[in-house]
Amino acid sequence: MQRRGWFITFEGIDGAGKSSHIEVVAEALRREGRTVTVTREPGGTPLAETLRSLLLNEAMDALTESLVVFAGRRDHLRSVIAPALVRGEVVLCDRFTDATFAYQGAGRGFDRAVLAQLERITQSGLQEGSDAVLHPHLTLWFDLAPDVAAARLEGARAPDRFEAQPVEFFRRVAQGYADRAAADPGRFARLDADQPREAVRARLMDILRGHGVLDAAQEGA
Ligand SMILES: Nc1ncnc2c1ncn2[C@@H]1O[C@H](COP(=O)(O)OP(=O)(O)O)[C@@H](O)[C@H]1O
Ligand SMILES: Cc1cn([C@H]2C[C@H](O)[C@@H](COP(=O)(O)OP(=O)(O)O)O2)c(=O)[nH]c1=O
Repeated sequence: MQRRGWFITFEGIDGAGKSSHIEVVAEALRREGRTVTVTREPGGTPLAETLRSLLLNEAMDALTESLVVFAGRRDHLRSVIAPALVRGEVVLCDRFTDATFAYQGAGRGFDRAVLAQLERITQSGLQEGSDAVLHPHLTLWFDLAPDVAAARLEGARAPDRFEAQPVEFFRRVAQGYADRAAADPGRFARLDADQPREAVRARLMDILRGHGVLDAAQEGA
């Protein structure tokens, strides 16, 4: 895919604080005149949102989970993400394929080589005449100890099928994210999420300025 827009993903275990910051980033970009699409996975299209509610509520094995998330992802990429990037927009996506490696791969123990094949198939063939695999340009990784995340979520919202997992599951998921970050350090930017919201936000803005997503001249955005 020809690089015109920015594809930025937000990742981390449940309760790490990703969702709290996406709109803040979107607003900062809009103030600079960028057109921003805020979306999420699982979900982002009517079909993928239907698959999301199945994934979060129905018991299924790890292969079925993986196929469901990649099926939704394919629809999301074709209908929303790839067209927005071709228009030169910024796409902010709450979770993407790193979550599949972390949750289905590390958390549920599913074969990561199979996930890598599904990733390649699902994320290519998005532009006629090109077999390029589309990956996020930047991944903001909210890194938080699983016990701190669990304490934040306690009583905050009704847990879904994943949030109801024991803290050991989230230790594996957190390690899954650390492995993905180590394998692709140029794409991942780590944030220490065990900080007050304002400190996390300031670090987020620094990263975005450092990568040229936000205008470096606009301090205090
Ligand atoms: N820096 C922070 N310090 C303390 N609590 C936070 C912080 N960021 C978010 N929270 C709270 O933690 C909970 C999970 O945050 P959320 O943004 O929904 O996380 P995620 O999207 O990563 O699951 C929410 O109740 C939110 O208000
Ligand atoms: C994208 C993705 C999410 N998930 C899980 C992680 C989350 O527990 C759940 C929903 O993600 P999320 O939208 O972050 O949940 P919430 O809105 O409750 O914060 O789906 C996977 O297991 N695999 C995936 O590929």
